[in-house]
Amino acid sequence: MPGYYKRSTPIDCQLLYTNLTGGTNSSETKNMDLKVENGGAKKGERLGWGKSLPVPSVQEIVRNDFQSVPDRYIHENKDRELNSDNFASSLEVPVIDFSLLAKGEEGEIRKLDLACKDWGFFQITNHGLRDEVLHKMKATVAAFFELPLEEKKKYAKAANEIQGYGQNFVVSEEQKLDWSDMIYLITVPPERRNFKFWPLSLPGFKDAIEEYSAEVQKVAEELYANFSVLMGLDRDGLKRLQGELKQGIRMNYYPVCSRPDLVLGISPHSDGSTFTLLLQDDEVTGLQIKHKQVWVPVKPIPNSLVVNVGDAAEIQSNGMYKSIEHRAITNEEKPRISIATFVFPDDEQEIGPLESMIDDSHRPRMYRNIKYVDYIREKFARRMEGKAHTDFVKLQSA
Ligand SMILES: O=C(O)CCC(=O)C(=O)O
Ligand SMILES: [Fe+2]
Repeated sequence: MPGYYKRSTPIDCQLLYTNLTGGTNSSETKNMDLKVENGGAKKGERLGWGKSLPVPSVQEIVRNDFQSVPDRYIHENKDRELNSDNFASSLEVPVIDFSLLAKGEEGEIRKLDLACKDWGFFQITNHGLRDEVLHKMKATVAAFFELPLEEKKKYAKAANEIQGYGQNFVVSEEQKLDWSDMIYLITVPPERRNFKFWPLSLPGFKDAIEEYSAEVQKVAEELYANFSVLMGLDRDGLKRLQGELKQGIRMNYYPVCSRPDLVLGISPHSDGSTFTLLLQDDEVTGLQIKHKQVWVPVKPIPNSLVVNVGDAAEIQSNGMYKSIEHRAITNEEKPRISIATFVFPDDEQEIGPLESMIDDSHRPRMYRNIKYVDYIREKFARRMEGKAHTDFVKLQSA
């Protein structure tokens, strides 16, 4: 492909972290070795969810040379196909009025049920998060990514951690990389916050995250209560059976790209969460979801949140609700930021299809039970590859 893309400038100095030790195959990752010295788990400490190889900052690659698209970012044709035709582009994911849901309006609850069955994705309006909270959150995330690389590297992921600045799901040196940088932080329960990865010297960052995290958790809990009712339990049923929702926030930065047709902002995947609430850029469309085999763009509705069913809810609902594959694409004109809040069960919680969702003649059990931490470690031990990471919990009937 002469002339289209150049090899990047030397990137060793841009690696987001360097304290990598040990191998990266999935069995090793699952065993979570305790050998890692720098930033790793110490004896007796809670073990992590996984690890990921160090990668360069894409934002820095673009800062150095806008034209550069290194080979490692050029995805196979089949993975980046843009079969998002006019028809797909005209489709819209359902929109739910959250205030009606919170009032218990039957019609809106039915809409939620259908949205989770047919789409696995919907947007919510009137969610109660003040515009000011959303703006502060977006501004603080933008300010973080604008910091010099040297500063951001202070919050870099450790080798066997998934929290911090860098990238996750990179498990081999050969694997194609995505055109994005991210910082991931566990936010709920507060005692699981690891401030080592929080840019506390950035004015306003901690306040903005804490305020947003608390507000978005309220929305998540109301949705959880609704899911509970839809799955045949009372409003607190899921919480009683599966415990309180934990929370992590993944902030994604997608730099502009001179060849958006060659790269992916984030590879097709489904989320390992119970569900995810995404705050996306109001102006730049990037998220696409796989709906009936075509990629449908999720056009931003200003100040709304995009919600999707995660793998844990798909499993609990015995496949009734779908954790849909999605991806993000990039563009030449504008960088894009998205903020994904994942809510999920406790590590020690066993997840599996609820009794109320199993019906031997019509909907036999589709997934086996599994401890959540074992599920999520399997996800983090692999590259993002659609729904391949969910196969190991599927039963024959699935
Ligand atoms: O940026 C987006 O729209 C999608 C982000 C996403 O899917 C994720 O962080 O899991
Ligand atoms: Fe996602």
